[in-house]
Amino acid sequence: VYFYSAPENFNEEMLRGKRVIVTGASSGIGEQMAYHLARMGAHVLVTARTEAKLQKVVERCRELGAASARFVSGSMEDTAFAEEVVKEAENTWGGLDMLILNHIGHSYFNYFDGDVDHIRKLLETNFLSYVAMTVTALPMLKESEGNIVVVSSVAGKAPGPFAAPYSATKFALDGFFSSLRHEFIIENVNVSITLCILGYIDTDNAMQAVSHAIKVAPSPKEECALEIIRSGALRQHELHYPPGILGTAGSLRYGHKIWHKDKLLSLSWPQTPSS
Ligand SMILES: NC(=O)C1=CN([C@@H]2O[C@H](COP(=O)(O)OP(=O)(O)OC[C@H]3O[C@@H](n4cnc5c(N)ncnc54)[C@H](OP(=O)(O)O)[C@@H]3O)[C@@H](O)[C@H]2O)C=CC1
Ligand SMILES: C[C@H](CCC(=O)O)[C@H]1CC[C@H]2[C@@H]3C(=O)C[C@@H]4C[C@H](O)CC[C@]4(C)[C@H]3CC[C@]12C
Repeated sequence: VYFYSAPENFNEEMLRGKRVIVTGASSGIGEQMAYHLARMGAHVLVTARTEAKLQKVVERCRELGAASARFVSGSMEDTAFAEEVVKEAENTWGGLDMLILNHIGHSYFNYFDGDVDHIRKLLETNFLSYVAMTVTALPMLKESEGNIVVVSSVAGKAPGPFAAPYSATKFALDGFFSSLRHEFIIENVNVSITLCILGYIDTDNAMQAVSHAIKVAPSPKEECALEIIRSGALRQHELHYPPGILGTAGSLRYGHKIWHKDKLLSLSWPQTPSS
């Protein structure tokens, strides 16, 4: 039973004056989320490692009409930095309405190479920093009855080949945040948790990594970013974007078509009529 009422319809006014942190906002989907939020009149705090890119994002956010825009640069490999970003929001705004956890560390798209240290580092960046930011932000989010938005992937729901370390970190997010959501409901904590299950999106980094192997057209990052904000504001438990990306049995819609070294691999995902 949903103990609190979630709004039924999205209206961009919902974000006006809201205090929002967006991680991984120097490029890709995170950057687009910052621009949408700015246009909607939110206060935005963006973070990533590359200061020069963040500076530009902040300038564009101001042009688009953000209530305020600032950045903190650093690496989420270090959980102390993750906590510092939330403290910055507290010191600047005295509270927080929405925490959008979106960044990912670099990984590879290929057979698992046996590197355990890479998985440890990726877990620090893609998973533990999300937990650390949530823990630090929770008192403020309880106060504002705010939103936690966790950006994940179909690779965090339906594993395919060539993304074992990345997929592991995304499954960890589902396990942790979906469990935490149950606890919030039991304890009447009115903080929503939205897990975003994304298919292939046309960001520069993703296309560079997989366009040789995946021939389906990626979905647009601008629309994806808006859908993430919308589902967070509507306090939805999960977003699946593009719509229907996971079939009824949790299978991928078109992920079975993956090329490797000029060969089309035949994978064991259930086939769809269109395949
Ligand atoms: N694009 C896609 O096809 C899909 C994306 N997703 C998910 O969407 C989200 C965004 O993906 P996308 O926009 O493609 O990613 P990008 O690679 O475009 O952006 C990643 C962001 O994370 C930042 N980042 C990288 N390493 C670190 C680090 N160590 N510490 C802090 N920040 C870091 C990058 O900035 P900098 O280098 O400056 O630090 C950048 O701002 C991710 O959670 C991803 O898993 C899910 C499914 C598909
Ligand atoms: C193979 C998947 C396509 C299945 C579908 O039906 O859409 C891709 C969907 C999500 C992709 C991965 C992802 O989550 C982003 C990572 C980002 C990195 O920058 C590059 C590789 C990714 C592991 C990427 C690989 C393809 C997908 C799993």
